[in-house]
Amino acid sequence: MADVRFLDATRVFHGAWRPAVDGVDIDVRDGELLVLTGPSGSGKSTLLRMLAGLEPLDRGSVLIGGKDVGRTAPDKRGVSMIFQGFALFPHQTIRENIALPLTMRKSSAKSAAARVQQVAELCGVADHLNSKPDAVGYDVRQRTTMARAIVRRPDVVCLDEPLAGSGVPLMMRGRSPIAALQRELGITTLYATCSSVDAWSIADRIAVLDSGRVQQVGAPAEVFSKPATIAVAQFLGEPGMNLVTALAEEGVARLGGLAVGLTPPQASALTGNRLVIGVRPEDLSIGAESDGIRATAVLVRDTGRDYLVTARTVVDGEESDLVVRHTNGPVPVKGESVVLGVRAGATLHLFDAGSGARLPD
Ligand SMILES: Nc1ncnc2c1ncn2[C@@H]1O[C@H](COP(=O)(O)OP(=O)(O)OP(=O)(O)O)[C@@H](O)[C@H]1O
Repeated sequence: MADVRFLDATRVFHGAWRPAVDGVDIDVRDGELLVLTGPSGSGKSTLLRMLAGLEPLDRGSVLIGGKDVGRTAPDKRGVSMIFQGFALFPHQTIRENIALPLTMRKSSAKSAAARVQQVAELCGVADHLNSKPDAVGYDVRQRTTMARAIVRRPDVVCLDEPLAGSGVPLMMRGRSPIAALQRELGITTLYATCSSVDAWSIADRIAVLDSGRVQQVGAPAEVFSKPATIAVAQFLGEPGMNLVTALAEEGVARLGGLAVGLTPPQASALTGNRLVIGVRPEDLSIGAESDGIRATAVLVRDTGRDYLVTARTVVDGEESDLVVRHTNGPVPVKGESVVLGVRAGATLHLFDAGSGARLPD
């Protein structure tokens, strides 16, 4: 077991116009499940590969258990890396799949068999050792993935999009046994995923990357409730946060009929005269408030539990679409005029339009 530190970790691919991983500083605690998330191409896989020693660093360092591993060969780092999908070989049994990292290292057959049995029991797949992956459920396949990841007693496990292409329905991902097993085993784990739903449901903490840079690191609830940048606000949540650019004049920005007053620290943190106002779909309501945001319903989608209403409004002469999660009251029809209000107690998220950074609360 070990903690992991990235210090100014940077990787620039040959011919690239910007670093794939750009000055990343992240501390991963011993035994923690840290989910690296962010859009495709944000640098998650490259960062994991740098930790595993499969990709060099152009600047900065990576420490495992306090030791700089820059000059340590990949197989001596104590990092186990699981690539996209379950990456289980379909023609091999669960036993052979788990044993693979040992057979590749030419461990003795006897000690390998004993170790496979041990981790299979630990991971709850001992009853399936003679089955092929296709013959078992997704739960067993994920447990097998984890068993294979820990069979060589690594200090750190890296999982790169383990659920991608696995056919695991989105709604079942929160119950991923990978996360439950990780907690039981207490092994330091970095888990990369493009899915904010996966990140939200399994992480101890999440680190959001965008264009190779760390945008924010924190507990999922903390990052969701106080996104540090526009990129984080956009990325987390399903559907994502509504973001509308508005002009700040004399300490007030207007979102339709809604006046948003800026505190002095917020006003002085602005780098220009524009800010971005963020409001989550669940924080908007469709009502009759006269001082709300006048809009026209352009799309109404029945989710089965509620309605997602897309309403078009004009802010500072520009059209903006706002999505409202509508839970009760009459459902507007396409083309109907509506007035949107911000629910009592809801948070408006304010960002500087120039830098993308959150304004002080
Ligand atoms: N071997 C490589 N050579 C050149 N560019 C690369 C290489 N690997 C990755 N990149 C680029 O580096 C950037 C980061 O890619 P990376 O795969 O790390 O992102 P990611 O967040 O893991 O994306 P995804 O979720 O799609 O895998 C991208 O712009 C990608 O095109």
